[in-house]
Amino acid sequence: MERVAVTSDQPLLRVEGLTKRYGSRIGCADVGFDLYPGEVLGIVGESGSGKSTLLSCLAGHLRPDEGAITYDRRDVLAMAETERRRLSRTEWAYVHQNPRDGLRMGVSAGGNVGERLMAVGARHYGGIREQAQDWLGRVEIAADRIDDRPAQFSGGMQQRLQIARNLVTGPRLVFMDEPTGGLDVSVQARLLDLLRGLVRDLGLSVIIVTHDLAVVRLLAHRLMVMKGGRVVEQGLTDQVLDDPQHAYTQILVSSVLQV
Ligand SMILES: Nc1ncnc2c1ncn2[C@@H]1O[C@H](COP(=O)(O)OP(=O)(O)OP(=O)(O)O)[C@@H](O)[C@H]1O
Repeated sequence: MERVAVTSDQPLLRVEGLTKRYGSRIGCADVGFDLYPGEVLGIVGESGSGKSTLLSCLAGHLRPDEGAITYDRRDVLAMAETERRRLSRTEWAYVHQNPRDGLRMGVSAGGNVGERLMAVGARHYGGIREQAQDWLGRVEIAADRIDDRPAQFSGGMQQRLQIARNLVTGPRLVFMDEPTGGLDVSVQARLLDLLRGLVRDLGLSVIIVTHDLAVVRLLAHRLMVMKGGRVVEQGLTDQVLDDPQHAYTQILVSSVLQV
């Protein structure tokens, strides 16, 4: 992929020494990185390596035991809960692996997108419906499906709808947890293509957790490899995948090539 991220002097997100324990078990330990505007960071690792724990801590769903998270020069862990929730509704977005976790299944497709606009203050019904219509088009959902409920959609369509619902408010930072997991290979490819276009066009900063190296190869500028809760290697995606330095990354890469 094109490796031109929009650069800026200041990281949008700075993470330092982030640690989360579950009793005596390590969820993630001493994780640190900078994420710049327009940059996509992939986090890979085997099951249990700490990817979900880390993403949950970053997105504010879990409180880390140690460390610091600075977003746009603001100390996220010191923020009042109301302020963090406001960020989650406006400047941040979270795409779940299972679209059911990120959609309201009893509400129409248009409603799913429109209610996010209302949550950030939009009041004009005609304008909201028009923007919802526009976003459904951007995620390749036909205009005549606007009044259908997500349950009437295929898995791929549901995931595209979840993406529209998340992006309609114009977030700057998007957390994605295995967004292509559980989908057929051809559906995955189409979704990845769509995501890549949206990320580029909107200049989004993204943190994407996946166990699929093909996903990070296509989407991520930089890659972080986790094992046992710790970061064992990080760098430019092509560099890490083509010339892995850590023995664990070498196994991860070679096991995929053998498939
Ligand atoms: N709620 C919990 N209570 C206790 N231990 C947990 C909990 N959630 C995760 N862990 C442990 O923390 C470690 C990291 O798990 P985590 O789910 O973050 O890994 P992961 O890389 O996201 O795995 P997967 O790809 O399977 O989701 C594992 O040892 C796991 O058993």
